Amino acid sequence: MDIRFSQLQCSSSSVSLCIDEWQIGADQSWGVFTTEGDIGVLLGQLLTGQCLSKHTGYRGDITGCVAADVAVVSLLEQQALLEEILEFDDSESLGYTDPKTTVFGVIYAQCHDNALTHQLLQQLDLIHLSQSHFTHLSTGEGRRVMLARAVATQVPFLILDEPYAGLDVGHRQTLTQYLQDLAQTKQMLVLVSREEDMPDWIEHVALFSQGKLDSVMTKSQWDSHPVVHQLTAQSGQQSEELLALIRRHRHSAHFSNPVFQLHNGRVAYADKVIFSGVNWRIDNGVHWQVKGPNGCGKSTLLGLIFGDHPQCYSNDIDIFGKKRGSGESIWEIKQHIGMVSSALHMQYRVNCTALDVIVSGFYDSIGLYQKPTQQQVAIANEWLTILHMSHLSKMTFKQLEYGQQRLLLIARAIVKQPTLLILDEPYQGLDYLGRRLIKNSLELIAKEHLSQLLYVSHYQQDSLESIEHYIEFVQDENHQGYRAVVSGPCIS
Ligand SMILES: Nc1ncnc2c1ncn2[C@@H]1O[C@H](COP(=O)(O)OP(=O)(O)OP(=O)(O)O)[C@@H](O)[C@H]1O
Repeated sequence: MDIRFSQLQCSSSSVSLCIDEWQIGADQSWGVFTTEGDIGVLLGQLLTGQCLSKHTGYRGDITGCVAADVAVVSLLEQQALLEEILEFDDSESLGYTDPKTTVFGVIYAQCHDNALTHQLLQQLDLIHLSQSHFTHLSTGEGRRVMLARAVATQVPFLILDEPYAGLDVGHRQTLTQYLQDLAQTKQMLVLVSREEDMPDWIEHVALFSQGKLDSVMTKSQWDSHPVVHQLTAQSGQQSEELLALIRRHRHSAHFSNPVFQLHNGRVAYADKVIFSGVNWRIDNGVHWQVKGPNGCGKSTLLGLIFGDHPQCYSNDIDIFGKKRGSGESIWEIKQHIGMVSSALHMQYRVNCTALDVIVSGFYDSIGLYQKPTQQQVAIANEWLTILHMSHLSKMTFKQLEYGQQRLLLIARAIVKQPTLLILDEPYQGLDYLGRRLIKNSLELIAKEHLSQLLYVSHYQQDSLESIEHYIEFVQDENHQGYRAVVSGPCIS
């Protein structure tokens, strides 16, 4: 397709897109870097012809695009598919897995071709998961299925919005090679907000800022472009403002050691062992990073702490001075924990306003069901100001783009200054500036011990200086699952 945008202006309720002139030549694939603003969804809706129905429409021209020949892979699409399956699926209650909801079924539904489905399962390292229920997948596993599903449609043009988000190092490397091969037969727009995610094989780069096409360039021009250095400086000040807000409303409970302890932890589903023999003790003031490949059980382990994993009662756990299952209420535990994760993002399906999402952090609720105090509302409004989201305060959560939703959920987790702050891949869906802001802020929170961090990220670049303790899952030759290795100062 030879697509031309001319004098294009388009907006949804929360973001806008503006392109004076842009030509995506026939057979060209482009890298798209966005510094600020979530343009992937609008771009996808424009090119798949959904913009006229979902939004007020657009002004200007787009020529050369055949909407039916375009498929989109994005976090929002993944969330929509999960919701769709959860809504119509009775598998859990009927005690069997509906074939349409397995990894195989989800991909096969797009092509009705056994050979192609098997090929995609192979290429994207999904064979071992082919009979798994789509809603049970880990974040990285789900991302790979979404890509396989889009390729299975066999359309010639793909929009890949943050295709590397949630993938571990190994899968990011294989994906780069896979996309390079795919580019021989398909056109692609690969949208990234991390400079390191821009694939080397890309020849053309479009740079967007605040929804506007700023410039187009070759990949080698991009490699020496100063934008990333400029942005680094910009995000520093915002983080200081955020920290000042947190310091002003600081309050935290103190617990004696250990804050959390897991003895011989084990999680298994039917005959599939995820991990076993895990011993982990968290003492006051120590920040931890949880490491390991996609599917090793990082989120599962954090779910045992947070208390929303069904197997937390079959494990031997001490938390905040109580033995789990000793009659403590889940809310007693949760009031000391702030949580950000893809699972929580998925669960946050209520239609409350942006402001209420932040306030709901004071009550650990999904949605807001109590009348907040004036002080709580004032603090939440300060958060919105620092996040540059004040103008969106009355928008409902669902009206916002994925990255905006994610920023609110991060604010929701931090707002009550919890003892434990669990951040399970917190940056997913954030643009460059959003990610820098949150990372700088977490670094400062950790340094000043305003909360104790339990942190997961697959990117070396996301490492926080204040984290010196690691629990890493490694494959165990004796069991089928993983075991954990802990390391850090004073741990031998
Ligand atoms: N109900 C279930 N039945 C079977 N397997 C399950 C179920 N729930 C989760 N799993 C599997 O448990 C494994 C661990 O999932 P988890 O989300 O903890 O991984 P993770 O280490 O956080 O991965 P990622 O890096 O991709 O986020 C995955 O392979 C997932 O498919």
